[in-house]
Amino acid sequence: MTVQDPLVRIQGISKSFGAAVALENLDLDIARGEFVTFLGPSGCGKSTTLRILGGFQQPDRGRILLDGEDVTRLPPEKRHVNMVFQDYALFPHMTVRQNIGFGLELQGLDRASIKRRADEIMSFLELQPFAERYPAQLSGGQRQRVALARALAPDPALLLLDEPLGALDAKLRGQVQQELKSIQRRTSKTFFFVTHDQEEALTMSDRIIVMNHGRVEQDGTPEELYFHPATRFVAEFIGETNLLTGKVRGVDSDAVVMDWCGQTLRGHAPAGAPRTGDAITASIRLERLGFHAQRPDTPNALQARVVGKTFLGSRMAVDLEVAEAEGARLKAYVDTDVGQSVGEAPVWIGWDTDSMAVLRD
Ligand SMILES: Nc1ncnc2c1ncn2[C@@H]1O[C@H](COP(=O)(O)OP(=O)(O)OP(=O)(O)O)[C@@H](O)[C@H]1O
Repeated sequence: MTVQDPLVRIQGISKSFGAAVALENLDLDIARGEFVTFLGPSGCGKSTTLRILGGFQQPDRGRILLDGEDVTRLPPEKRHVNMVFQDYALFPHMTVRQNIGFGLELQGLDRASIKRRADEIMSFLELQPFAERYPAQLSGGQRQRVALARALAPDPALLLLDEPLGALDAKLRGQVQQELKSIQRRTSKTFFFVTHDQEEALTMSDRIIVMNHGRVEQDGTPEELYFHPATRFVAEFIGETNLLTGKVRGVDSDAVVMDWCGQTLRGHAPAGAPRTGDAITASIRLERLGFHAQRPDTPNALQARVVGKTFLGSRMAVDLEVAEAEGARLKAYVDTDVGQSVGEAPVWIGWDTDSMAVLRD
């Protein structure tokens, strides 16, 4: 992704630990004020990138530019960067106010300035009622907010967040996600967030970088990654999907025409479109399959029988067997009333070209 006037430039960063390659030639620009999420499975290199950005680890090769300055060899305290850890790392023997003031003291600020800045940030994050409490006297969500306040107090250019919501239960997590996103918007700070939770990444980010084995698998907005995954890895890692394996029949200006189990389908073409005869895989999200009583006026339409239904509350998961195509199965999410109304008789399924992403693999 091209970024104008980036705050952070990661250039050709590689890092190995013995035989284990953590990062391989990583290039990435991050814009000012962007909420960027590094997403990927365990061991893909997320934390290594974060530690290199923070100055806690040195890369084997490459450099990091922050606001145009090469900071690769600078220690953490000399960078305009701060970090929020998963376990918050709050000092248990210090009050909320003292925890927040700690970084400011290290910066050498005088007492009056520390008090002013701590009050300002506590008021901003609605922490004043807890100012004199100790971490043990706070809920998980409140502790998280104190950790964030402490990291934001010295006004860093870049904030690194290492799975900061990992310790929260599911309900609180959703709430804190919204809160964190809103704080990021209001401060216009650049957030570099690391998670292995795809839902969290989709909810919060302006941009997601999907990592796999130390390399960037895809870089884009949440919508781009969800609806137009570039690879099978991204299609499967983010959300649920149907993967259709077939052959290219032809390529025109806006679509790849493919054969799947004797059906002709049209999908969104990836960069560097495949050639006629190539074996390919396409991804279609479950909720993008529409049900119709008659043949729909869509580029992709086929008849199918419902062979299974699962009630999920507001929607149903429906298993489909495509008529006249043995072994061709699809799964769809439909509104519960639609799911309940379909019976034994074949139904028409339709979707448009843009909903089906032809993958690069
Ligand atoms: N200090 C270290 N010593 C040896 N190997 C390491 C070290 N740190 C990371 N690695 C290895 O480098 C690779 C990337 O690790 P990293 O911690 O960056 O992954 P991650 O994506 O953050 O994973 P997780 O989600 O589990 O934290 C892994 O194979 C890991 O085992």
